[in-house]
Amino acid sequence: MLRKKRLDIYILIMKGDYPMVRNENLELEKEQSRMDHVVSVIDKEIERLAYEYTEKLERQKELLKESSSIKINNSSNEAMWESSGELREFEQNLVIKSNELNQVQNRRAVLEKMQEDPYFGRIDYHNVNEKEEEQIYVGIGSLFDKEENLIVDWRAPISALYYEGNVGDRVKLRFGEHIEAFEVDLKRQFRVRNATITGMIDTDNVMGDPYLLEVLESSSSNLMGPVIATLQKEQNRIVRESTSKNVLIQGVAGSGKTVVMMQKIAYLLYAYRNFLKAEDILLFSPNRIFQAYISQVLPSLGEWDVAGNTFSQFITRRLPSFSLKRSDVGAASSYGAVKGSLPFYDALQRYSRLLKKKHLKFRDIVLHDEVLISKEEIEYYYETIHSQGSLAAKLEILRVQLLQKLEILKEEAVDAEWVDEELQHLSAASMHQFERQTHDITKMEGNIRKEIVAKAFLTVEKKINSQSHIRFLAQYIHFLRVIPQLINLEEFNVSKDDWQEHVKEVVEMLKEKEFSMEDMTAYYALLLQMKGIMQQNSYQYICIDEIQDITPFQLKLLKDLYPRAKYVMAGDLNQNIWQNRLSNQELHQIFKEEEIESHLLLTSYRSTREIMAFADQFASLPERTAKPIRSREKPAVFYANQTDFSEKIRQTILSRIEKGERIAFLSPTIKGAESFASYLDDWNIDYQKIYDENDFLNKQVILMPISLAKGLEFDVAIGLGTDEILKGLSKESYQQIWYTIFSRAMHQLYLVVSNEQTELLKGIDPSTYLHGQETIEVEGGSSNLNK
Ligand SMILES: Nc1ncnc2c1ncn2[C@@H]1O[C@H](COP(=O)(O)OP(=O)(O)OP(=O)(O)O)[C@@H](O)[C@H]1O
Repeated sequence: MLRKKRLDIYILIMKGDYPMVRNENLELEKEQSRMDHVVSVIDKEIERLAYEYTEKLERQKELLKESSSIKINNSSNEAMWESSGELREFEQNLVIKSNELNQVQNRRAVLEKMQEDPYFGRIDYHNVNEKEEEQIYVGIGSLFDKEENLIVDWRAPISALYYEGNVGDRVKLRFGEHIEAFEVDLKRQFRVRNATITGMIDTDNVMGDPYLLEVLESSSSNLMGPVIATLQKEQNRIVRESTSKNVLIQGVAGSGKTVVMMQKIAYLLYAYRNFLKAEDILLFSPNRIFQAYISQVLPSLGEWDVAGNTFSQFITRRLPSFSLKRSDVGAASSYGAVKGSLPFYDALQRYSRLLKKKHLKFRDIVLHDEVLISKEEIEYYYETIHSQGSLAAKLEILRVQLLQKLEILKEEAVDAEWVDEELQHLSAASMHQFERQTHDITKMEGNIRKEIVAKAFLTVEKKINSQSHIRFLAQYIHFLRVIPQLINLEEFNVSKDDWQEHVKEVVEMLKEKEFSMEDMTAYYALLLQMKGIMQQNSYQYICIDEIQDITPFQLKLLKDLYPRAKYVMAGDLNQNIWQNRLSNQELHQIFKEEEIESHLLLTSYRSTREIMAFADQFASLPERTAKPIRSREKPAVFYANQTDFSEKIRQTILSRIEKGERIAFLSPTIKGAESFASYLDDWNIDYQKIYDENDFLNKQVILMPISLAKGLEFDVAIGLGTDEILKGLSKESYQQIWYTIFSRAMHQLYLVVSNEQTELLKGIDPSTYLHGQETIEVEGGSSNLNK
């Protein structure tokens, strides 16, 4: 492993109120030599695990070989029973062994991270009743050397002292049933690179602030980093404490909602490790770009196996034969609002109940182009079933009845002409097979006929089992058509005629097997009603980031599918860029009387005071004004109608590129982004267009719509708000869209508008921004942290 030479060690000298480490050099030497020792223990442990892994792998291979030699013995019932039991045991053994292999790999991965950065903090403390001083070092995983506890996992109960306690404070911690009080005597933070301490500070009362500012001042990256070392008290509490089954983490943009949610997942996996596994957690994020962005966070916290999902992945995986038509924010329609709403979900339930009586759409059951059971006949069977159960239960009875009917038809079919025909074309080999069974010609022909019929009817049987006698798509279209009788469309500002026109468009899309996200979700929900909703216990936790991006319909569907799971949700209703997505009231409606523990984070860690002061004027909830902790330059507005516009903005961007900053041109819509692309082409800037969530950010300069930049951050964000771009946008969507765009900027925000009369800046305090064309020098580097 690469180790840095001791020469470049330095102690972080903090100005102002932050106490330095006393006897720096001596202390530093001691700490470094401890760290060297710890790393040597880690090295040895990695070696040991590598050996253990190879051994386990070999054993696994042997087991696999052995299992292939086990055959089911069907000589007698007992023998068959015994041999299949043996096989099952083998399979279970294999699963256990491969889980063990995974655990070894995961532990190795944690240790490899710890080789570079073994721990980030030290706490000296004493139990108030005992006075004897103890010491812990806190890192992403625990490490023991014989009996000695070298590193304590940041999630261990005692590690809460690092986040909760200031020197001299009494901190009460809960250990299972009992509570103990501790006093913190020393809190030391380390900055470590390649196992070398490059900075060290003893913090007195302002936990982590010097490090925090240093971390926040650094440049952004394509991947989100972990923040365990600087997690703040208010964040730590949400991570560790939940008295309620469901948790809602709300907060201003950049307040660490995602960070806290990820940290909470890692914490839960640690705290409940005997009951909770990574596969018990279903994690949703708004799009795949965001998913890629946060993909490193859990591994950096010591957890590897939690898989992320977007809601569209969740649905499309369940309906693989359809494709999803993505929509632009600008195209967000009132129809989408109807279909994403709770009244629509409710309408679907009522419609399903109605289907128990009538309107079910059946198709003929056919064999060789001949109708075996006509749709009228199926309808008749359906009507004569008197079931008290659900729609799905009634359809299940129908399925069984159709199979029974099929049996009768099978018997009748034995003498059918098509069977005569197939009989004549039977191969000699098949004939011989039948001959072996019996020499009685009549019996043999009977057997052959039965076999031919059984084979032909097998496909029909399969179709009945998969309920393809029901025209599910036609049923969905019918549901859409009767919506005006089930919902008051006026509440959504949609006329009945417009709705029916819209249904025609859906029919056209369906001819191409294409669905909008809302339709696909509703179609899936209808299928569940018809096939049985199958409540699932497969997940213990459902974690949803950017909850405001999910529709009430989608959340209700999840809640009905996983009613017993605990929900951890993070989001910001101010960033609801898709109109008519989830509101607080709807959230509570969905969870009914279930308690939701709600948290509100107001400190903004991402953006500067100046950026948030500007952005907050676009937000709809003034009582939730952000409290940023850093200062830099004010946002600057560029006017596209001015002659020097192009040159000035180009110079500005180029100089920021030179500094290595990540820059995003953000438009409300894809169309808007595309309309700006020609400028970037003219300026000869090397940039990447991101119009699809399957793309990944891999350039320094990005052009993208805000829907795909949800949750992301950039050193510099440039909001694109020319009149042409504003044209397609509804006024109601303004607030959230612009707030979200502006709050993507960490250090500097620019805005491009058509001219000084722009609609966008009406009512915005002019002292909160500069005129871009007048700010020729790009300030960038100067930061006055402690303003
Ligand atoms: N305690 C902390 N220490 C260091 N950095 C932090 C801390 N909390 C948050 N951050 C940083 O602040 C930025 C914003 O965090 P995050 O993305 O979690 O916020 P958010 O509230 O989810 O934002 P959005 O509302 O835009 O989705 C990230 O760069 C994150 O690493």
